[in-house]
Amino acid sequence: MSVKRLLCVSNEGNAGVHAACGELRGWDVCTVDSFQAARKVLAQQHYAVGLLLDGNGTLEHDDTERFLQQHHHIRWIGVFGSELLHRPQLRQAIATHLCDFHTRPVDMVRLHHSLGHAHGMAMLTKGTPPHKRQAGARHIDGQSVAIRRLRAHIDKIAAVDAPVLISGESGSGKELAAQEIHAQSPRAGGPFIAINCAAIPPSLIHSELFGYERGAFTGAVKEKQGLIEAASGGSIFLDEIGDLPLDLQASLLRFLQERTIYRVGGTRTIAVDARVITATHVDLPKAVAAGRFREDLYYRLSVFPIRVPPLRERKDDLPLLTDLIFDKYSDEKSPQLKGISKQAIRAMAQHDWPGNIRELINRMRRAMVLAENRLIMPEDLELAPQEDAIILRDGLDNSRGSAERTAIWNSLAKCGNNISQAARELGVSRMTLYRLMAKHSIAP
Ligand SMILES: Nc1ncnc2c1ncn2[C@@H]1O[C@H](COP(=O)(O)OP(=O)(O)OP(=O)(O)O)[C@@H](O)[C@H]1O
Repeated sequence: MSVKRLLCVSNEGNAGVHAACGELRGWDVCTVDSFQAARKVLAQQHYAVGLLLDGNGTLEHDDTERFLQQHHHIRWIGVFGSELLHRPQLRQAIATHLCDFHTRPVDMVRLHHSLGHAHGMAMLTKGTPPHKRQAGARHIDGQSVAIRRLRAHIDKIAAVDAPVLISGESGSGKELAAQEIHAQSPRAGGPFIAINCAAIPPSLIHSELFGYERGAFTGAVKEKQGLIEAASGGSIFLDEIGDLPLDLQASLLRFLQERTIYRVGGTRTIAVDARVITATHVDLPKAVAAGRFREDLYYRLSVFPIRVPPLRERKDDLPLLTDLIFDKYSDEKSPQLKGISKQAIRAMAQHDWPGNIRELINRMRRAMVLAENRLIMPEDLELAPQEDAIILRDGLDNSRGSAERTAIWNSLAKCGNNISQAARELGVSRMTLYRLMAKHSIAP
């Protein structure tokens, strides 16, 4: 029989759990006294059932809501002081996130019953193919309308074995969406192979994708399987598909039509059963109109088009995402750092995030290492404090300086600190950019 494990988040510690719920026989209980501690435990271990215990109303509402949203896969049971149930926010959180709740004094028989019921329901859904996750697969986090819609879309198309074309800006999560489609699909047990078509030199991409036979070219001393063949039984993810050379577009089209490939230098056809998922950050219909992308291939690939929204269209997710990043990289942070300031959250909400989630991760990681206070401030994230505040406080000259500094920070972040690229984007020479960076004390 499998051990029934229970994560108990209690602001009254172990003794409080014992006083309220008795022995909880038959459960292997891990008790933590804060959401931060719970996040650490959950980063290491999976729990199907959780108990949330708040006898005195000290669980701050925003944090409770955020934590429950973030861990919505767990079946939560609540135990609260009956007087707390008058609070509309708590009632709302219970209705939205909990499977069941109890008031004190707890009826032990009913508590055991609801915990057992939650566990039983969790076991029923565990291991059914649509929800089975590939080891190491990650989640698309977020609760904004845009992300919920994306997840619902993914759930539907994952079950259908047809090509998917994912569009979206750089760093918005296209590869993550592809992984999620694979992980939710009946192919989840097979390989997921990702390849960036823009990163492989055109001279190598044919043999990388399709493999080669012995003697196909000088140096081909042994036959080699290509990536499409290696994805058989699973999915192949072709990122930056717009950069695939035209001759290879023809080979890919043949594969999509006939489900067979030829290796380079080969004459025999090889049957391959792989689902093709592609992504692009360029406008493929425009590339088709310009003659850079085959129209017939475009229609084959875009049976199910998906758009991953840029971060600026789902800013509601910023608090949740920053919390997740804070937890994920907390081992790297400076010891005195405890969290993110309200000013930083406001500055993030104002920023447009041209580099999307990747930019958010980079800014947060840098800030977590370099911040010198207890809370991350806008300047640690290399973001300007709210513009209105600057103008009112600092007058025009300083506001100009501040805007200049922000533009430089933003460009450098977007271009991965590549000075030449950032200078081009800002419309100044490299020398001018170096001078401005020195003026604003921005390290290269
Ligand atoms: N919703 C999300 N929740 C958590 N992490 C995310 C989310 N979306 C993206 N990420 C993270 O952001 C980073 C960039 O995502 P990803 O590589 O999927 O973007 P992309 O659109 O494929 O980028 P590119 O176009 O540059 O290839 C990754 O570290 C990914 O794990």
